[in-house]
Amino acid sequence: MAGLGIDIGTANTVVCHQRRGVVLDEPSVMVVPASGARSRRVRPLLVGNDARDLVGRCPVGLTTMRPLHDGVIVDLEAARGFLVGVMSKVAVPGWQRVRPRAVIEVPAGATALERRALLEVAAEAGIHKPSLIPEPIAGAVGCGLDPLEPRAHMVMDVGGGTSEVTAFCYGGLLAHRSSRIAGDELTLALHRYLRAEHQLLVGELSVEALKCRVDLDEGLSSVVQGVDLATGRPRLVTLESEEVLEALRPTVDAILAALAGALDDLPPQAAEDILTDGVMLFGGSTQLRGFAKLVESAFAFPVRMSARPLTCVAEGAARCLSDRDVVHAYEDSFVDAM
Ligand SMILES: Nc1ncnc2c1ncn2[C@@H]1O[C@H](COP(=O)(O)OP(=O)(O)OP(=O)(O)O)[C@@H](O)[C@H]1O
Repeated sequence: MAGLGIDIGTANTVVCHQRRGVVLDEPSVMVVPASGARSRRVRPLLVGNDARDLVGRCPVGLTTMRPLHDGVIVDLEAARGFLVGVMSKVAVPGWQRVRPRAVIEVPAGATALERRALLEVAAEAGIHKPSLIPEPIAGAVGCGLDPLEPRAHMVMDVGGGTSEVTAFCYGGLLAHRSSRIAGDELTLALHRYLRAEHQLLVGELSVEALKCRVDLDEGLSSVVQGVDLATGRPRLVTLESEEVLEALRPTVDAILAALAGALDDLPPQAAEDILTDGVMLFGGSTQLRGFAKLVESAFAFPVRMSARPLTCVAEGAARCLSDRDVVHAYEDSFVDAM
């Protein structure tokens, strides 16, 4: 029976069916009764897209919850409730009785405890014999790289909660740097800038939408609506491109520091492979306009952008269901084993 590749991210969850392709790509958020948020059994009322619509506008008695923080499970019960909700969304008639197999990605820097927590949650959510794969390896497979060949590759995954830079070769990790500075921090930087420099308070969803419009490179200005901090009335502000760079550059530089660190950790022969082949970018935040160009100019090696930066991890995990060699080679390749 065909199985699933699952990418439970801080910002988005993607499920890829081995034969049908991506069957779910929705925000990692759920709505629960406020009284039930701390109870022993978390039963979400809404999961994914439906829940996202209520972010920042939840009525009294309800609250939104994110099951993951910085790419890892912090609340086992919340994560179990969320995964049960996700599995019921992707279930097709007949599946209720058949427990699907799955390969689930987990950050390469996740601890043994965090990995065990994810396996427990997956089994409780009805997944049969779940196996784990480091997220960068799943992403690499989804981008068409071969993590078993005797040549070094480097990938950079900038998601919502974490940025990870990983080099690997012949079934093992060569270098890994991870930072908790990623897309959420970029959103926060814009939010703080608008508040401090324009005295404008902007909602969470609106700042995120603004981040997806701005450009670090082109001289484009963007208009944003918010609430004036002094008068409490709605106001429009035009954000000039220099301001976008001023607001985002320190956060982008902190993300790039992980790439510089991983390059420093490489043995010389592997570094040569990377300088020739460059780095593959994926993860939603690498879609920030002008980001790839900044990486290229900072490091002067080729930068390739995944064709599907948001779904390649789940697609790679699904592909690994039929290529167990990759799963076996990397199942113990986590940073705590390096
Ligand atoms: N066009 C865009 N421009 C800038 N940022 C974007 C764009 N599209 C999505 N993002 C950002 O990408 C992030 C989500 O990316 P992704 O789905 O890869 O993260 P994730 O896998 O859930 O997180 P993590 O890997 O940290 O657990 C969010 O912060 C979102 O704002």
